[in-house]
Amino acid sequence: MKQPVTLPRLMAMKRQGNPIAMMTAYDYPSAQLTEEAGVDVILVGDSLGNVVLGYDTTVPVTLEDMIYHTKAVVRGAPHTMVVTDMPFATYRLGKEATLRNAARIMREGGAHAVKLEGGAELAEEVAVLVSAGIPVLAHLGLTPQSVHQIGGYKVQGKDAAEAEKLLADAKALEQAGAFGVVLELVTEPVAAAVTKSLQVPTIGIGAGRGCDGQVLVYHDMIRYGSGIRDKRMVKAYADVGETIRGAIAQYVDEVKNKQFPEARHGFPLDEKAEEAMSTTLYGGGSQ
Ligand SMILES: Nc1nc(=O)c2c([nH]1)NC[C@@H]1CN(c3ccc(C(=O)N[C@@H](CCC(=O)O)C(=O)O)cc3)CN21
Ligand SMILES: CC(C)C(=O)C(=O)O
Ligand SMILES: [Mg+2]
Repeated sequence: MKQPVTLPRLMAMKRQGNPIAMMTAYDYPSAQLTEEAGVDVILVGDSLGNVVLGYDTTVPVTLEDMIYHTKAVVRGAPHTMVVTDMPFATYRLGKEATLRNAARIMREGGAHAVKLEGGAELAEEVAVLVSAGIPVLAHLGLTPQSVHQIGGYKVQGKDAAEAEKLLADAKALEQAGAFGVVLELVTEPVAAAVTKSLQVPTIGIGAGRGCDGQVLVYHDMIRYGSGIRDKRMVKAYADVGETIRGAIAQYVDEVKNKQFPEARHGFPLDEKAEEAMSTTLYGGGSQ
């Protein structure tokens, strides 16, 4: 049976130039299909707030939401490394609270690691988690939990000052013990420079070709949902939204036209049994 990738294996993949393929998944079937397709690492992203729960941002997502979805993903992908996002404000209330919250994601959810959004200011939080045996994936560049502060989903690393800060943050997080860094919406040359400066792998989303791995949101890459807007950073490999809508429309049509169900979808009685209960069924059998 396939074994989940380990942290040393992810480091080796970087050294050997083997790209890491990561995907989000949020429930049992998405996790099953993701594992079967051969993804290296599954992220239970707080993007579930957008794509599963219908919020505008990831800010309303709770620790309970993340644990609930992580449990389903772990059941669906028992042989894949599962990383779960710590949601908004659950790692900013002091080291004790951070550890308690991350421990719940691991113990109750069954995740193998957690991810948190932020730079050098999180170094102590990261170190506390790592010393407790909780692997931490960092997340730099566009950090959607801060969207109200940033003022939109904007590309990061566009000038020398931003590039210096990204490099310094990435270094500090690696130093603190993070096993990798997600780079979101970072200009390609800056993401490549960060990747070169680290020993741990970078996982890009909208961060160009120079990262050690890539991550995409499940619903984006298969267009699962209504009116999934094609973002520049996304490649849609399928349009399952169209497939699902078409299938359901045909079902509705066939129910209305009495084409579904057919005899073969029901459960007949054998002749003897039907005869024996003819009174019950047909009110006496004859008029
Ligand atoms: N469905 C979905 N996919 C995601 O990748 C995702 C979420 N939701 N929710 C949480 C965050 C938010 N993310 C986002 C949201 C918007 C853009 C966006 O509008 N990108 C523009 C480029 C913006 C620019 O040019 O400055 C694009 O067209 O890609 C990118 C990432 C990534 N995450
Ligand atoms: C976009 C990825 C990196 C993420 O954080 C999420 O899906 O929540
Ligand atoms: Mg996230």
